[in-house]
Amino acid sequence: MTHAADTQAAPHHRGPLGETVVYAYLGPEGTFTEAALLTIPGAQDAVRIPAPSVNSALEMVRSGQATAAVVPIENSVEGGVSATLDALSAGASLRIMREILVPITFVLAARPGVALADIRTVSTHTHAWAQCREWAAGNIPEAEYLPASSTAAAAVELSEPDPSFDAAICAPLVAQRLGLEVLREDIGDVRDAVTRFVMISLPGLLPEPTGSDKTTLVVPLPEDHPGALMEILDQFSTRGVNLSRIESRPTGMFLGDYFFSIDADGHIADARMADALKGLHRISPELRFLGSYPRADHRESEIPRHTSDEAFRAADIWFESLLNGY
Ligand SMILES: O=C(O)C(=O)C[C@]1(C(=O)O)C=C[C@@H](O)C=C1
Repeated sequence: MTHAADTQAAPHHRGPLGETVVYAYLGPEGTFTEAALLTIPGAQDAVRIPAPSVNSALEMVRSGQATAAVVPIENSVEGGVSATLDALSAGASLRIMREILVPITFVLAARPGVALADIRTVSTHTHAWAQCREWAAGNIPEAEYLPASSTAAAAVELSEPDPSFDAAICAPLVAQRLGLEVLREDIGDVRDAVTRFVMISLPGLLPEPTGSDKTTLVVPLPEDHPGALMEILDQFSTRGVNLSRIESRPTGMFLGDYFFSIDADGHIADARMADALKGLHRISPELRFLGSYPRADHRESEIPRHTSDEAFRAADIWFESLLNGY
């Protein structure tokens, strides 16, 4: 197992100015988040610091202790990761620079000698539990669930003396690394489950548009009135911008006060997205831009002809000509 400190021996990955690159991630070692981080070019040679929570990983970026953080944001079965959506919507603004998709497979692990019939308590991350709930109801119906800060944190506690539960749901690799016994493999309720992770850094230069990009926004619901959500959605639909995720989250200020977390297809360098953002800003001035970055699946969205960059340019030129008396 690699410890953050072990990586000190390796030649550190350097940033564009020769600085050492430090990544924070939702730890401990062995989380799916670490697997996502290791797919980033250069991350194998960078300093990697496991953080106890999504919030603390992001705070390390805000305080300058880490160059970037990798955190889970969305799962194909369970949807948005609330801890991440909430942490990105408040505090000093951050930017998503990259997304990473990781296929997720879970195992049920126990200490050697423990059988399936002995399991009375099981621990894992809430998102992992939600993805294995049906399997657990059918196979360990008596088992009580105890939440953990990550799948790997549950596995680590199980491998230490006197754990407070009998089994952990975690990644196959971490069970193997810790010498736990895998009682059942592939226990996720949905095959081909995928979790989406994001790499976060301080605001700076945006990734270049690639033609297959995503823009993430936090849009506070402007004062509550009929059609408020429709007004927000209109800004996208009239400009031909497709949304790939929209979720409402409570702001925590008072009951009924919500913000929308939105992923839209395209880059703010695209005229239609720029125009949609300006329209949104008029409706919801506290709108927060979280970044434009390449899509991990490289899927290109269909752009209606009248919302292409050329169509916007032609409209601007025509309008200028009117002002100039033509
Ligand atoms: O606990 C981990 O291993 C994580 O990386 C967190 C997380 C999540 O929050 O979605 C990541 C992937 C799985 O979907 C379950 C848990």
